This record gives sequence, structure tokens and C-alpha cells, in this order.
Amino acid sequence: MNQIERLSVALDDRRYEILIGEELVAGAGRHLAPLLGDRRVMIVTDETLAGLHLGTLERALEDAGIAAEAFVVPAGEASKDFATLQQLCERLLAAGIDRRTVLLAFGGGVVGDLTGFAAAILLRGIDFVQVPTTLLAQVDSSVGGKTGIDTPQGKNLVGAFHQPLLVLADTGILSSLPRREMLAGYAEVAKYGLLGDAEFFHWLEGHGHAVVEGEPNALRQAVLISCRAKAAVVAADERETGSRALLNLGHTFAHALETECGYAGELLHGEAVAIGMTLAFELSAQLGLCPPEDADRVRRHLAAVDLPTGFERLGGRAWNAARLIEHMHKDKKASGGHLTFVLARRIGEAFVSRSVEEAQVAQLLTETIAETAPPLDLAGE
Ligand SMILES: NC(=O)c1ccc[n+]([C@@H]2O[C@H](COP(=O)([O-])OP(=O)(O)OC[C@H]3O[C@@H](n4cnc5c(N)ncnc54)[C@H](O)[C@@H]3O)[C@@H](O)[C@H]2O)c1
Ligand SMILES: O=C(O)C(=O)C[C@@H](O)[C@H](O)[C@H](O)COP(=O)(O)O
Ligand SMILES: [Zn+2]
Repeated sequence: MNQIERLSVALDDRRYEILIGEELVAGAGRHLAPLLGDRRVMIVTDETLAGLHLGTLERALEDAGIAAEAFVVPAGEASKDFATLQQLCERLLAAGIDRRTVLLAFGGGVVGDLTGFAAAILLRGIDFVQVPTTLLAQVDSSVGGKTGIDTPQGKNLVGAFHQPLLVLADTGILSSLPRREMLAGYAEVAKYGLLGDAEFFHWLEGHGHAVVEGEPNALRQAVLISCRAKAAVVAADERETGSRALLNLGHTFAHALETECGYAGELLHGEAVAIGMTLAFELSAQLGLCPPEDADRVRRHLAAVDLPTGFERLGGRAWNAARLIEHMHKDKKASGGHLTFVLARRIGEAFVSRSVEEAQVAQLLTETIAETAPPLDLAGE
């Protein structure tokens, strides 16, 4: 099916479109030419995309008369760092970009966050376009303008809000995405149901496997509903002064886990979010805020599609609740010594809380580590 869905992200002072369809990379020139005119395009992508799909994008731009050059960074979370940002900025400056140059992020959330941040700071801000190629990037990171990099102190601690000119989400390109990455993106899809749309979560309980298998109709529906939800939240609170923080469901736990793992690929962001959302519902249930059956339902569904819900797959290190809580204190949303959590009253009704007792979090983490983390094999030490 070649139908294109169009959504709009309406901000206070401007709006941009999200296009969702199956052949948008091959047809990128048609959508970009009217927007960009004769502006020069610098494609930023990673090594995997360069090997698989960059040629298709380059031909599409060339056919539309758009002058483009490509800049390739290593694939994976480790590229969302100062060193890669510096190299990218220096290469783009050496290539002679000016304020009319447009960056085009062609890749997953890593390329999108990195390119968006480079666009935010180069020449004090130039335009960029998002062409997301992972499920996670199509349903989440390409929309909303959060850009940035990780630091050893924590996830996304250096960054800027910088909105793209356009998002082109080609669901067809997901056919080459490895299953593990598809699942990681699915965690952020499920997040929209869990935070504000119980009906969508119910739909996912029936169609989640089809989404993860890449069945075209299920996938399109999941991307569409997710982008619609994200666009609405961002339009209501672009700079996260209030309700946008709901998009952080599971992320206080997730970011602490990712920081502890060192962004090395052992734990993907979406996998961390799946564990984090399970813990956020469990915490809500333990605090008497949410029915325990809802917390069980969340865990069951995430496990049923094969996402992690505890520390089972995170062997080889001595997990420590206090250390994870230390990481949480460095999160952007912690303030005045208080941790921030997105909790739930039920599936589809999340809220932001700054009043969770640290001891309660420590107890939940300690129990979960004891119950699910593989024992440390000390034999080889
Ligand atoms: N800015 C935001 O609002 C926001 C939202 C959610 C997540 N994020 C960030 O996004 C990042 C994670 O993004 P991600 O999950 O897309 O990871 P990613 O960008 O590392 O991509 C995952 C892997 O898939 C490969 N890949 C990408 N597209 C492919 C395709 N079509 N076929 C085959 N392989 C392909 C990549 O090369 C990479 O190895 C994290 O850093 C996270 O913090 C940001
Ligand atoms: O867009 C948002 O807002 C989100 O919180 C989306 C999250 O899925 C994403 O991981 C985001 O990068 C987290 O933001 P942060 O501000 O907590 O770093
Ligand atoms: Zn996320």
C-alpha cells in the first residue's frame, strides 16, 4: 500500500509535518524539493544505513535536483558522545556549510539525536530534517525536537530543543531492522498506551506480535497512533515544563540502567524502557496507587513480545540499588534532591510524582535484582 498519512506538530510559533508511508525514502526528493528549494543538504547517517539504504536516498535527492553529501558515523549508542559530535561538527564546517545548509538525519534515534544537536549548535542553529529508519525513531525520537548526547554522568545530559523541518517515516525501511531493534522500538510504542491510551494498549495486546513481525498494516497503525500521541503531547508542552514529562514513563529507571551499562550495546534504550515501565507500574502498585493486576498485565504483555521486564539478561555485573539511585539523582528531572517518577493510576493513566520515598525505590530495586539478576559467576576471577 502506498498511501501516505500526514500528521502535523503544531507549536506556538510554527508547525511541521510527519509523513508516514512505505516508500518515503525512495520518494524523499518529491517531499523535500518543495520545502528546501536549492538549499544544500548534508546527510548524516551511520555505517549500517550507509551499507543498506544510503544509495536509495542519495539517488532520490539527486533525481529531485537536490545537492547532497553524506557524513557517516559509527553505528550504535556510543556515537551519541562528545567525541563524535566534535568530529561531525568539524567535518561539516570543513565542508563549508552555511546558514542555509540543511542537515538530514538518516538513521535511528542515535543519528537523529546527534544530528539534531549538531544542527542546534552549528552556526548557532541551522535547519534539519528527520528521516528515521528504526521503529523507535519513527514513533518517538524523530518527533518533538529533543536532541543531545550522553555523558558518563548520565543519558542525554547535554542537548537542546531543536525541532526538525519535516519528518519522513518510511515504514517499509523497517524490513531490514534486526528483531532486537524492532522490539526496542516497540517498548516506546507500548509506552503511549500505558501513559494515556488504555484502548491502544488493549489493541497492542492483540496486535503487538504483528507489529513486531513488521506486518505492514499493524506497523502503520502503531506508528500512526504513536506519532499522533507524541505530536499532541509536544504541541501542548514543547519544552517539558509540565505534561511532556509523561513521555518519560519508565525512563527514570531506564536512564539509570543505561548509565550503569555504559551505553555499550549490552542494553538498548528501548529494552531499558521496557524494564523501567515494568518497574514504574510495580512501584505504583506497591504504593497503592495502581491495581496490582494492571502492573501484572504490563509485565505479561512486555514479556509476551519478548522484551525484558527485569535484570534477567543483564548478567556479568553486581547490580546495586544504591548506585542506580545515585544515577537517578543526576537525571535532568531530579531537582532539589527529589527524584521524579512517572507513576500510574491504571493502564492509560500516568502522572508525574516527585514525592516517592527513596527507600521504597531502593526496596523495589533490591527485590527485583535479587529475584531476576543472574548470579555473578566468580569462578573466573
Ligand atoms: N529525542 C528523543 O525524543 C528520543 C526518544 C526516544 C529515544 N531517543 C534516543 O534514541 C536512541 C535510540 O535510538 P534507536 O533505538 O533508533 O537506536 P540506533 O539509532 O542505535 O539504531 C539501532 C541500530 O539499528 C541500525 N539501523 C537503523 N535503521 C536500520 C534499518 N532500517 N535497517 C537495519 N538496521 C538499521 C542502526 O545502525 C543501529 O545499529 C537512544 O539514544 C535514545 O536515548 C531519543
Ligand atoms: O520526547 C520526550 O519528551 C521523551 O521523553 C521521549 C523519551 O522516549 C526519550 O527517551 C527522551 O530522549 C528522554 O528525554 P530526557 O529529557 O529524559 O532525556
Ligand atoms: Zn525513550
